[in-house]
Amino acid sequence: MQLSDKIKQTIRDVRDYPQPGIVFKDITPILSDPQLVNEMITQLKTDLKGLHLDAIAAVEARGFIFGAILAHALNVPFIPIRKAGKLPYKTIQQEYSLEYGTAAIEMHEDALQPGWRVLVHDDVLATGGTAGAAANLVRHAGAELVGFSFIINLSFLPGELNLLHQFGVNPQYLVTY
Ligand SMILES: O=P(O)(O)OC[C@H]1O[C@H](OP(=O)(O)OP(=O)(O)O)[C@H](O)[C@@H]1O
Ligand SMILES: Nc1ncnc2[nH]cnc12
Repeated sequence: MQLSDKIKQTIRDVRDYPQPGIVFKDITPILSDPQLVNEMITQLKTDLKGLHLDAIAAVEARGFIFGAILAHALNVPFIPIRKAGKLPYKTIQQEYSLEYGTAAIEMHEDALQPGWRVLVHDDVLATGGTAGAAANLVRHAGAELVGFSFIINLSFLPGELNLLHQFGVNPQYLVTY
């Protein structure tokens, strides 16, 4: 069976969470399957090989899971981007809207070195609001945004087009709905 089919078989749809009308893609069953996680990391490493990354920035909370495993696997720094108020040192901040609300995220002001080639990783690409805000933080820090990677793309929402238009970078993902 293809990896994308295995992933889709394992993801659980939760209707009307966190709001009526949203079909929530729950990745926790994937995390209970270490063999599948291994295969996904192997695939992501292959997909990202040509980017010559200096760091991976990922968004709290679900983006941390594969973002951290991937950064470790590629032997590059992991840069946490957190919801506002959670990081202890001086931060830069970006507000954004997502499929079900608005929020603000932050990154430590010294987390990235100017000129670093940085990938933004998250679990789900929906409207692209979260990943776009993370990409803005990367650019404000003087680093180069060279890619977006996701586990899931929700293609009935405009996230992929939004990111391509705003940043000139084609998002990569393992499965699409
Ligand atoms: O493309 P968008 O419309 O921005 O939506 C995608 C974002 O929504 C979810 O995060 P959420 O804010 O629910 O946080 P969590 O990871 O802490 O659950 C998901 O993990 C992405 O970060
Ligand atoms: N439908 C969805 N499922 C899981 N995470 C999401 N983030 C934004 N939309 C989502």
